[in-house]
Amino acid sequence: MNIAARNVGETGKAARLGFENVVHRYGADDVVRNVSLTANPGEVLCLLGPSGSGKSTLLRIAAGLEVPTRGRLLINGIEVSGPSVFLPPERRGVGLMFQDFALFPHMTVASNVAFGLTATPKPMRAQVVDDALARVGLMGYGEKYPHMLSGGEQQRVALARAVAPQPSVLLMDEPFSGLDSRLKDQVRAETLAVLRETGATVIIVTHDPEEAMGMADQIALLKDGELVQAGPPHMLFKQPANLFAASFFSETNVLDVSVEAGKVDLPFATLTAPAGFSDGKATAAIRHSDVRLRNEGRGDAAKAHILQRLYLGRSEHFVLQIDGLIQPLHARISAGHIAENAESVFVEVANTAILLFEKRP
Ligand SMILES: Nc1ncnc2c1ncn2[C@@H]1O[C@H](COP(=O)(O)OP(=O)(O)OP(=O)(O)O)[C@@H](O)[C@H]1O
Repeated sequence: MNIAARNVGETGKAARLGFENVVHRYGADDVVRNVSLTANPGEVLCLLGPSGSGKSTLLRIAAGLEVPTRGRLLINGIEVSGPSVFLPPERRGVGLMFQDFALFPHMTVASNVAFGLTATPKPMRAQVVDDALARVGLMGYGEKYPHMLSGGEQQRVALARAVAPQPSVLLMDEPFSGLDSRLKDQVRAETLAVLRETGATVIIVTHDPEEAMGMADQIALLKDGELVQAGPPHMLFKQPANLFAASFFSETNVLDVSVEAGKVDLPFATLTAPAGFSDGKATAAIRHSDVRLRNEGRGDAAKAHILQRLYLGRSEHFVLQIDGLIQPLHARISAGHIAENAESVFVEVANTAILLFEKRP
């Protein structure tokens, strides 16, 4: 098949995009290390990870702005980047949206949106632009210039421009990071609705775990260029592959524990280690928000001395000292449950909220 002759991603039809053993090197540094990952048709895949974990590099490889050092990129099963193939960005049927929106300041909103419509016959372009603007709630904004719009409106113009050509894959690099935090939630929800309506496969780069949780069908968690874990948000939250994944999504207590005869004794719980878990030193991870506090003790509750208590409006943060636990335990609970003058509390943690990891030598 002569793939250079046409787009591999068909206009208006969601594509499958696969990274296969992708390695990317800048100078002597491997910044993407053997990543294999698939974005399924119509799914929102979030590439999540701390700064420098290789998210943007993967997105740029998908876009065709970067050639991988090793491995292959497939769109609908067709190799578009690999040892002997490189299909330029314009032939991949992918759309791009960057964090700074990259609108042309000297062009009207309508001209900005029309910019990517080179494949649309000229007489149809005005209608496509109008439809795209209507879709993002900016009907009648066509003759304005970007500087006349708010940050949220500029983001919507950028979104309209990205979806207007009906890409089969839409690639978005930190699309909300330029927005005021008060605006973010609303713009995210609106964007997600537009993305669902277009039905395209979407890959979003973000370093914000909550953003990924709220938007993704699949999250790919990256660290130092490696894929740590990929799966639906609930899976990454409930069954994190390692301690990094466990603590990436929320503030977590990391406790040194020991496993003896397959059991771990904590002051507030006795755990059975999973099958195949070795005896010896291990790590227990407990999210701050999974620690329950009461004024009165009951059942397995352990008494704790309050070392520190911070009011945070709707919630309160406690730092607690518990007999039998070397490290202090942190708890985040909704405000108003613990007596104002309390010096001690009772701690409960459900066994299912305690994640156990073997210590790597
Ligand atoms: N053009 C380049 N030349 C050399 N090194 C680069 C280049 N682009 C990125 N890097 C390095 O590659 C690594 C991965 O960068 P990348 O931008 O992919 O990470 P990221 O996870 O998107 O980070 P951020 O969230 O900070 O954007 C970083 O260490 C970065 O410094």
